[in-house]
Amino acid sequence: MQVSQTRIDDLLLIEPDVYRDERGYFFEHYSRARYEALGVVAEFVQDNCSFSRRGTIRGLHYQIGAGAQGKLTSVLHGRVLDVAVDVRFGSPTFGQYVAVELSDENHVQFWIPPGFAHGFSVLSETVVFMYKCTSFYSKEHERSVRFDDPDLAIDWRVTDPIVSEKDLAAPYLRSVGKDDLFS
Ligand SMILES: Cc1cn([C@H]2C[C@H](O)[C@@H](COP(=O)(O)OP(=O)(O)O[C@H]3O[C@@H](C)C(=O)[C@@H](O)[C@H]3O)O2)c(=O)[nH]c1=O
Repeated sequence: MQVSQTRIDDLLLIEPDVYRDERGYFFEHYSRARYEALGVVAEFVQDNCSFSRRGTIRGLHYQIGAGAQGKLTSVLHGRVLDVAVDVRFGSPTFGQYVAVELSDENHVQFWIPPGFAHGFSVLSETVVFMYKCTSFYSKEHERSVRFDDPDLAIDWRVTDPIVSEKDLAAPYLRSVGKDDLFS
């Protein structure tokens, strides 16, 4: 099992040990002691699963205040570009992002602590995306940033994306007030 840093210190990539044989493969998707030893110290209270079609973009989403969420993201089937954007007010890397490919071939997981907006694009025909969260879903605390914010300039690697009406109504990061950022 390996953990690697990304260009933003707090964002970690985790590669579980995968045991393959003639039947297929096995790996521990999460094990508290192992993950804590790697630096993912978190109490997960909710697991989410979504299914999406090729070209879908979900995000960018985060929760503020008492609803702040860390997320341990993964792909059970298919391939995505998973993106975390620093929305911590005053952070030296505010507005910067890390993008990583997660798939059912590399089994990589992405640890995104509170303070980052999260989204992903679907690079395969379909995707089953699964993530653990450190806080419950709270509509009241939920905030979003436009996936195609020109200041972020994220290359999602999809054309004509499928995006929810809610996500199309999201603001650009530059117009989000301090109270709606993570602090
Ligand atoms: C996120 C969430 C949504 N819902 C409901 C609200 C709504 O009716 C329906 C679909 O919600 P959304 O359109 O917000 O789903 P989605 O766009 O997939 O939202 C998710 O996007 C990714 C990128 C994240 O990082 C997640 O935290 C979450 O915000 O599911 C819950 O009941 N619990 C949850 O935890």
